[in-house]
Amino acid sequence: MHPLSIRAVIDDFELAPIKRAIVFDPSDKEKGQLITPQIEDRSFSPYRKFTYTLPGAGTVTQFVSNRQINSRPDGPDDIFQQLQEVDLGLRRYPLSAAKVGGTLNAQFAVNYGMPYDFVVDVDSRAFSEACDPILRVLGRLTWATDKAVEAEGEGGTAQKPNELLALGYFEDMNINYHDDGESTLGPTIASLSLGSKAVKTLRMKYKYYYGLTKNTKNVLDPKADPVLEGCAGREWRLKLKQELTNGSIAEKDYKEEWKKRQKEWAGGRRLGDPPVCIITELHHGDMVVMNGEGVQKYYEHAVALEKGGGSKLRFALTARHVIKEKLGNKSMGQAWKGDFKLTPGQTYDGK
Ligand SMILES: O=C(O)CCC(=O)C(=O)O
Repeated sequence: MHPLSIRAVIDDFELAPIKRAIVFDPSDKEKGQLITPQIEDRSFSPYRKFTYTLPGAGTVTQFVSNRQINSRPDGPDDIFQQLQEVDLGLRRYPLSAAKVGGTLNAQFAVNYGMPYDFVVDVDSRAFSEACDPILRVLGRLTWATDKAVEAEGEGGTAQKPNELLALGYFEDMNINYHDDGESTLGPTIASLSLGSKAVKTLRMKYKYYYGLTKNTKNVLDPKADPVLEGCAGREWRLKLKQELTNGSIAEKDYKEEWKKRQKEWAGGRRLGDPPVCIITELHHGDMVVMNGEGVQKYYEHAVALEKGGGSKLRFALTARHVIKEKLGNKSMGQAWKGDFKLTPGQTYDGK
């Protein structure tokens, strides 16, 4: 198979922009739940940086790329081409929790470095077996991870990625709502998009949005309900929780009040999906960093390619920090796969 050039999968207009427009109008009342990012053009120039803050949970930072960055030697255009010229080992894996045995994951996947079991049990290859473009991607994502964490300004240093999952998407493929909140993972997750444009959306999980379990039958334990900004009935929930905490009502009153609210909301039936709070286009060369344990615990994200055959090929390369000490016995034997040392040419300086 001949590799597709970047020009074959994205049009001239997409190749050209220096500053991409934000994809929604924040004054649009219909989209009132959308979070407006903080936009910064200088600090990481030539990248444009979008930061979305999810109060009580963390941040989502997007480093928006452009033609100047993408066309540099060994940059995103070259990596896109080179990833198609080597045998990356991409294949579709059976979903571990599939209703019908043998159902395959939608995307093609390969994992490098520390083992990472998500909805599919993907084999891991050592970084020592990885080709140069994969290690250059790791270099770029290590840069993005560091910069996004530093920007939070709490003096924290990022847990460096030691795992990289490559996903290949063809026309119309998508990845449904999920989180990357496996207990073996550190709090920072960085992805690089290559090739066709995709749209990423993020929303609060049902149980935290409504304060109810998914079948709407049970009320969350108040200690496990953070009553996040943007959740349904927030003021009422905060007040009730406060009354419980300061002892002005008993637990049974708390439950009673919730029962009434459950009835009022939906007569005990499942409510609608929580509204999307972040929507953003992922273009060729863009990097997105989700930072904070709460982003995975309280929110879920999905990524979809354009429908209708417009999208020909997209790679999403995601790097995480797998905590060696938290791996089970089965995986421990493979932990050495996470060791790597990038050469100066594989290390990224943000240009
Ligand atoms: O396709 C993407 O950009 C992200 C993929 C993703 O959500 C994941 O690897 O968990």
